[in-house]
Amino acid sequence: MNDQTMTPEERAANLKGMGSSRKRVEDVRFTQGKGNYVDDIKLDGMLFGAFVRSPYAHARVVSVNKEAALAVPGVVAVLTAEDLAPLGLHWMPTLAGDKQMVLADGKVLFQGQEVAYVVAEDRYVAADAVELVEVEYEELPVLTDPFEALKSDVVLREDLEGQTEGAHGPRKHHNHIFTWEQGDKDATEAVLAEADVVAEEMVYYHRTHPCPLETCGCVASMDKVTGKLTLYGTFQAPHAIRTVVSLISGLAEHNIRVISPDIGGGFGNKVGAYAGYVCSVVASIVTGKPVKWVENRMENLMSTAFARDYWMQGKIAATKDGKITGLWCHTTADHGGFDACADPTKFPAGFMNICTGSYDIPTAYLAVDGVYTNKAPGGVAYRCSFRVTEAAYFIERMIEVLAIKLNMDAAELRRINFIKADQFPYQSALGWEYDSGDYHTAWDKALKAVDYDGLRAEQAQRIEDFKAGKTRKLLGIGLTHFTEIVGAGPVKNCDILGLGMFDSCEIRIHPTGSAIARLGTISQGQGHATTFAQIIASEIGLPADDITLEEGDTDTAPYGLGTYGSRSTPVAGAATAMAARKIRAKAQMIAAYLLEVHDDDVEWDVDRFAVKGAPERFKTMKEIAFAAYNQAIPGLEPGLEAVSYYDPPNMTYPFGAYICVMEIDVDTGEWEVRQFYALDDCGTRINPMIIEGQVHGGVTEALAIAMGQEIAYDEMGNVKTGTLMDFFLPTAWETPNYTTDHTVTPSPHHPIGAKGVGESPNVGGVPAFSNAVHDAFRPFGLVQSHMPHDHWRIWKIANGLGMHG
Ligand code: PCD
Ligand SMILES: [Cu+]
Repeated sequence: MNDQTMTPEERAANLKGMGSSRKRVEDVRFTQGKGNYVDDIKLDGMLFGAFVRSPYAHARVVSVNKEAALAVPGVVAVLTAEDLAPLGLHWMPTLAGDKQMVLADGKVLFQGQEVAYVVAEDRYVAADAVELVEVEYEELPVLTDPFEALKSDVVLREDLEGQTEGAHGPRKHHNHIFTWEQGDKDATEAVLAEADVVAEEMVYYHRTHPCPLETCGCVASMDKVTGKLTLYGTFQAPHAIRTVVSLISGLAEHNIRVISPDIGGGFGNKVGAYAGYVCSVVASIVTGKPVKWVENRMENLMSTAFARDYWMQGKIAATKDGKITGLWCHTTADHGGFDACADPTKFPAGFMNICTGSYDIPTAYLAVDGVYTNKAPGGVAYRCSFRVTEAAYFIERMIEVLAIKLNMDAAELRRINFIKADQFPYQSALGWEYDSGDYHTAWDKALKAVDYDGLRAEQAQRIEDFKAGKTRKLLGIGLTHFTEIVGAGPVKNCDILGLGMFDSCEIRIHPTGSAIARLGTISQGQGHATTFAQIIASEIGLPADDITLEEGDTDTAPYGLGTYGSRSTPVAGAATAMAARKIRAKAQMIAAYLLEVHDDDVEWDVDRFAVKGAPERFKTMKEIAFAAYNQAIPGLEPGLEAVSYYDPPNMTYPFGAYICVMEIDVDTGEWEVRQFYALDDCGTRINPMIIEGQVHGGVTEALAIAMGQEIAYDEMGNVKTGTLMDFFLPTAWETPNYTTDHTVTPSPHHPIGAKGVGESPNVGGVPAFSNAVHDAFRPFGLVQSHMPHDHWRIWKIANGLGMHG
């Protein structure tokens, strides 16, 4: 068959464009061990850097003695804060408007904090020398509880002493960072005072960590001859890193080239800047040699960005029939020793104000207090946009708690409070405009798919049997309907360090009709090389297989804010479609010229422009591409390329309905997920297979978080979960089977109607698992208990309810 005889549908299928489950093109490399990660980069004369870290969570650093370390053959340098101070690099700005020590300056504030940086000829020598650096500490009282920290006389941040204004307004106490308020406090309190029913609960979302398979690292290479610094690293935002490095080092931005090579998972962990980057750059400038720094697993878990640690006190008000009238939330946010949260500047608690969820709640109020403690800094998304999983967990727990209070079925309570399809665009009480949604359709589809009524009947029977002594296993049905907010973001209200959160795509069509596209984002496993080529294929009619995609090199890619917060599809995906449309507009003029008709007399048909009313007269995109390079077309420049910088008018609001069916053994606390159903609506679907993979990965991380994963500290501030022996990372053994499903409610403002999906499964998954545990014990009186629901904690619930005899 050729172009003449194929139907439009056949021609479209050939393109492998949007909607096609095209196989991931990047996997050919990865499955053959041909990936190129930071640790694969080996440069001539490369040195290695390693950190001396504090064993104490809070201590004064009395002295650092480098002598023994420097005497080890192969050790090139040992850097301390004193060495960095003359360069002004012993502290660095954080993404949240705070500053953070690069190397301990007088004291340490968390276990694992960087104290000195050893540079040596190889990694082993560096590790040996780390052991020989003698640091004298004087222990200080440790604060690991944010509520205690707000009452304590102990001043954690002596550098801020007496400073009553922070980056986000007044500070109430020397360990207080900010208060962030949204919504109407007085109106909400009035609604609570008059309500038929008010449910109140403390919902804790524990501290955890993204723990990507590849830890964080970089290679800094300063070429003293050209004056050019090349910085390879595991960066989720390479351009932002380039700008930050330029601003803090004083090197001109055009002399810095940042390259994110292949990344082995990011999950938010690789958004911010770490001491290792600064020290490696300094060491390379000082020694004139490339310097590599790669964390080990313990360092990654102990010192790089944590996630969550939100104590959310909630009150939810409703009428007797279950119509929600108001929501109140006060959150105490444990930020650790420095405020290094990765959120857009104006949102110190991220998009936590999406906590009214999928429900039409007329009145609401949210306040968040950020607090310093002796824990590692961070506060990254870990697969949930900015504090969206916290918000979704909060509201989905509050709904369950309210259902208990009303003695109502939790599925029905949700249904009567959903925002209705005809209410979109919907203005929420806490300030967001939800772009589109159809929650009732998704919910009914989900309940039907799992036979919800049948499950409840089975559960009722199980309770009978349990009471009759016939079984020791309970059945829990965990429900969740979540609304995400992704795609930061409109430049008017979203920036990071003053950089507006637009994104970009540049497409260059080659004469023979193939192309290269470059984006300001960076894949960490999401499959951008596969999916973004699909958008271009559908927009301009060239096969996806003929389109190369490149990200992560700031010397070639257009400026963009990177990949996190599921923003690539909503923002860079939109830029991709817009750039492609610019190309198509020029192609239309070329086609009209070639076909000797007016521009308006040709129309687009899958992969070609055809003369209106005469479809047999056409020019394919391939022909047009060639013409762009070999014909002198009056009034048109040669070539065929375009760039788009896209500032989205709004965020996108993906949503979903998740249901988890869990069996729980009351005697051992063991759990087993019998069924997990995930319905996602991410608007127009680019690649259904990749979406399914994203959902599998995200729900597995949700399972980890809800059922065991935790960064736990003892009272001394020691990290108790610094290895994968203690930090739960699910394997194929623990991971259940998932059933995925979807509805499609396109985003009205996105050029192709797509919303993000990468984070949704974590946002929806965590409450689904947790609600399943709670639901199993609901008939026996459980209202609220804290995650992670490991076997021990579940056993304790059963024990506390008197179920052990
Ligand atoms: N509608 C639609 C949407 C989407 N998609 C697809 O899917 C994916 C995803 O997307 P999104 O949602 O847009 O996202 P992004 O931006 O791209 O990414 C990001 C995300 O992503 C996720 N996923 C993943 N995967 C992998 N493999 N790895 C990784 O690392 C990761 N990470 C995670 C996270 S965490 Mo953050 O950072 O926390 O904030 S955020 C995040 C891509 O490929 C795309 O294209 C499709 O197809 N369709
Ligand atoms: Cu988050």
